[in-house]
Amino acid sequence: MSAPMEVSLPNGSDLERPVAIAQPVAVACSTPAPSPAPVDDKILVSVEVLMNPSSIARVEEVRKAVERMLEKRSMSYSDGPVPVPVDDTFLHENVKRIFICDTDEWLHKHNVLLFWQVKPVVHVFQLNEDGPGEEPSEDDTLSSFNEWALPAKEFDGLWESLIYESGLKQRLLRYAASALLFTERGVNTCLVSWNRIILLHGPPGTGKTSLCKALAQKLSIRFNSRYSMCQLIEVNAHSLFSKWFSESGKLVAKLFQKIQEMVEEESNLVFVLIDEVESLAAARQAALSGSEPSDSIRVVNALLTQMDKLKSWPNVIILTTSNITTAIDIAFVDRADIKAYVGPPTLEARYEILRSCVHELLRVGILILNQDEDQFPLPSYSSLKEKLHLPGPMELQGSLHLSKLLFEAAEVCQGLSGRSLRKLPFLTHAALTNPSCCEASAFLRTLVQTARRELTEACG
Ligand SMILES: Nc1ncnc2c1ncn2[C@@H]1O[C@H](COP(=O)(O)OP(=O)(O)OP(=O)(O)O)[C@@H](O)[C@H]1O
Repeated sequence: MSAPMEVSLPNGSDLERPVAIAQPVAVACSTPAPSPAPVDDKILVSVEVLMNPSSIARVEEVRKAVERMLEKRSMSYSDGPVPVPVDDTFLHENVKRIFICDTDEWLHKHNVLLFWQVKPVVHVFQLNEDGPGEEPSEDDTLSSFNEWALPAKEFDGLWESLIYESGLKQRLLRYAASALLFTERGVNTCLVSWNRIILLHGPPGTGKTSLCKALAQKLSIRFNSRYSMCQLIEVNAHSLFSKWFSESGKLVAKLFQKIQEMVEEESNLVFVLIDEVESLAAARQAALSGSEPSDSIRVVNALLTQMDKLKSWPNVIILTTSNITTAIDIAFVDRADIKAYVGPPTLEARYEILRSCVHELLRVGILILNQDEDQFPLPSYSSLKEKLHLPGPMELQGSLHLSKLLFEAAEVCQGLSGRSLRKLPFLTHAALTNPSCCEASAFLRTLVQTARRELTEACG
């Protein structure tokens, strides 16, 4: 089992009440609504609508068309795609994907979410395809920061691909959304205090950096009616301080001048991501102990002061990650409201990560199914557990053999990070004797062996 994720925040129950802004699904009620509820009591469910890259339709029109389409359908709600109706020419021409989000927490508790219980909150967006803007360092080796206009094509699907125990992603999303709402409403900070600083810490490869980027992407979609522009600046703290400090000084100045320009425009929402934030503390320590040139202390302090100042801007969210799980000696991180431990994947997460990998290899035809294997898609972890406990006929149990193999692989992979798990199918494929035509069951058996080998190598 992985270490539990803890968010060092007061229980979020107050934040779970449905509110009038575009929030992820509200999980206010402890029992399902017994009958059609009045509008105000409905569960707000986010529906993300991705427009075609070439579409020039007005967002408002697309939103209304999707709302009309959803009203006509008597469907139950669960996370996943909703087919774009072929008979609706307008939607067909302009919409690439409609996706229902964040119902899993509700469904975990209540099993079903019916259309009359739901008020869909439709977010229409288009992806930015420009790619990252880089600020190269003087010696052109490592860039000191990258910049993306959000929502960016690179991060499409990233949120969904990250698998944690139930609730982690939703809690992060809710806290960030609440912080933005408090700012938006002008809550007096003398009376209620909060920060827009998030620290994710935990072992390497557990998806912290990806989660920060995915969170920024999600928020840029959910808040696009308030903020017309969203940017993510990824500061490479390590590269800032692994060079001569005189250069670092210039880089820091340049970086913050850029960020300052962005935040001054109040319709901009700016995310500043600082990876390996502990390297700032280490740099300061080195400067103080005299092992770095004398002007270095000024550079480190300048950066920390600038970060501190940034906090006061209402339209900035600072996202930080660290592989160090003990306290980090940096003032602005100290004041982070959200300090979430991101641990190695649980058995369920491992199964789901590997399941998504196998699905992908089946989708592209690298893996094939046997004739008697009608298991595409493979069952989710929860439905597999249910099926295995059912006293069903032997054939049914037999038809589950693929998912049982997958389950076994997930068990063997205890101790591997999410990053290693996502690499495992590739390593497995490379280890196959006949990689050109691979049956899923043979692949999964090799996957178990490859996982064992990886674990042995990792343990040295
Ligand atoms: N829980 C997870 N679910 C799905 N994929 C995961 C998970 N954890 C890690 N990954 C995969 O590993 C990749 C690398 O993760 P990432 O670099 O964000 O981790 P990190 O914790 O920031 O690592 P580091 O501390 O070494 O920088 C992710 O892009 C993702 O593909």
